[in-house]
Amino acid sequence: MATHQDSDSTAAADVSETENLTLVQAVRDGLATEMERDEDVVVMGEDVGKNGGVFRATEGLYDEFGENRVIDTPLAESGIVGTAIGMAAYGLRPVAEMQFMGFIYPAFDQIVSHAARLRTRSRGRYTCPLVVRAPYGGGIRAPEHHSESTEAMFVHQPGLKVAIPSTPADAKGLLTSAIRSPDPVIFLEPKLIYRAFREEVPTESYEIPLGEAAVRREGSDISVYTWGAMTRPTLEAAENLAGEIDVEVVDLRSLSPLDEETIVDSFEKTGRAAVVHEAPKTGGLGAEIIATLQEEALLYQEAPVERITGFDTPFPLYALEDYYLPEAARIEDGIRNAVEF
Ligand SMILES: Cc1ncc(C[n+]2csc(CCOP(=O)(O)OP(=O)(O)O)c2C)c(N)n1
Repeated sequence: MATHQDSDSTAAADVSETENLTLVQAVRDGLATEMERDEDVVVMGEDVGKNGGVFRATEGLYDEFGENRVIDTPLAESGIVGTAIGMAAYGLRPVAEMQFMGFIYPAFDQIVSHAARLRTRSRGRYTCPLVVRAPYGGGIRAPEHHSESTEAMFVHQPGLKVAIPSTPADAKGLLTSAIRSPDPVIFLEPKLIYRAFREEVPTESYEIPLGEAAVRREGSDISVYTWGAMTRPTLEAAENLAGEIDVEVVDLRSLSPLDEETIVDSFEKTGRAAVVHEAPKTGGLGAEIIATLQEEALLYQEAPVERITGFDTPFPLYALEDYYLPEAARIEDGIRNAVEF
């Protein structure tokens, strides 16, 4: 039986070739690059094969790698992840697609009760190098459970890693790290920005390590922590406030493990903070970030930390979606509150 070693971290040092890709194209590129490099990587899910996936994230992979490595499954998320866990334990590196994060719940038991615990349950004899990919978040006028952001549920489960890219280049690099991780990773793709913009993405294979946040904009007055699709309106708010308030924007990229060092370093510089997330406020990851600041940097704090979030309601239908999701104006108000305290 194959056992998994820790991932080799062969990040490409001098990358010269790039391609101008959207985020979803970068996900596809990340899958293809790893499948070429490692024949243990297999992709599975509803309509990922012949059809190329509901968002086209696996387009062409079936023709390139064949039906044994790009597997169309029944509509049964628990079965998809349960099968993938077995495949991972026995030496493969499955990447399972959930069509929408709202359909991950039938697989929640498999993820939490089995994937997350395999290493500790077997005292390290088995690991579970599984990636579960899911498009998530609002903003595309999708119905009900197609739009929510329940990342905090997975962050709360020890044994899982959770990554969320906000740019095409990050999507490829984080996905590569996720596939090479010896432990399960929930990889959440903000579908609002699947095709919102393009970026030069290295054609070679490269890793962006899980657990490293990115400071997207430097500033000295306030630290704003965000991730995924909220990174763009947060940067927009920061630009709108420039000249009045000097805003630092930290894109977490990895929600578990959290890059506490970057989070705290930024706060020690600014003394004020806001968190922006799509998910409801109560029990959201913003609360964890604030707790971290209290524990690690209380004496630097000059004002209450603002939470600019979705509301504590089920995700609304189309007409109210724009009110539910934080946008630049609401983020600016929150930042002002924290700075004017
Ligand atoms: C639990 C769950 N997972 C995924 C989906 C997304 N989904 C909506 S329709 C569909 C395809 C259904 O195909 P089929 O059962 O063959 O019915 P058809 O619509 O083709 O008649 C999928 C996967 C869903 N609605 N519910």
